[in-house]
Amino acid sequence: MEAAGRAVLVSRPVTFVTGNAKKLEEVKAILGQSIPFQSLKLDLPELQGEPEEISKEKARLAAVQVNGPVLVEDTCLCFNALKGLPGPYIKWFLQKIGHEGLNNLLMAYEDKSAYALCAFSFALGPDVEPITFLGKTPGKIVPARGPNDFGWDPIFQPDGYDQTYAEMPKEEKNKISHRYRALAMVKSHFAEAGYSFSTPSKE
Ligand SMILES: O=c1[nH]cnc2c1ncn2[C@@H]1O[C@H](COP(=O)(O)OP(=O)(O)O)[C@@H](O)[C@H]1O
Ligand SMILES: [Mg+2]
Repeated sequence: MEAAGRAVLVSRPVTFVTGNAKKLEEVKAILGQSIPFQSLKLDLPELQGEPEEISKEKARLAAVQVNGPVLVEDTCLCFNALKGLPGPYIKWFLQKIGHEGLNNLLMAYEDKSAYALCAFSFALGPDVEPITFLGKTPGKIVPARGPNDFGWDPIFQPDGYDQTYAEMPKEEKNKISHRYRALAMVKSHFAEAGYSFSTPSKE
């Protein structure tokens, strides 16, 4: 990591808060060794509202619980015909109505375009204001294709591809995904801030 400007000593690895094994797998693959982190499942309340505010508030709560540096992540799937909904509520929509129901929501509209949005927020500790990084990948909603092992991957086809996220090789998804794009900004932030960690990650 190159340190431009003042180096900030961080007393321990960043705690990435998630209970979602698939997210963790992707974050590990994308970050590699670039940021020392460990993962922790915490049940935090999620506010309603705009993705950036939901994410920041989650980071504040997590930093208090962990009492140290935290990274939190939230994912939205936004349909343009529905002015960005289901957005942050995609988890509940997916759970209740599934891939078919999500396709049906767009039946009344010609516009099937959508975007995947990933919000990461990083807080150095409980008394530090979180910083948010947003990554967005445009695409469209299609009838499910491909393995059904991660959320709405089978119904999201990114622009410029014939395959859905689910049909793409993992390495390919991780080069263009909403999560990759947000993490690229997290990585640059870490490089620019020149954080230095006093303990190595056990990962
Ligand atoms: O990259 C992705 N592809 C497909 N589904 C995803 C992706 N990222 C998150 N999801 C799903 O979208 C929803 C997002 O909700 P949230 O970000 O709160 O997830 P979590 O609470 O499981 O961590 C969840 O159902 C999650 O499984
Ligand atoms: Mg969540």
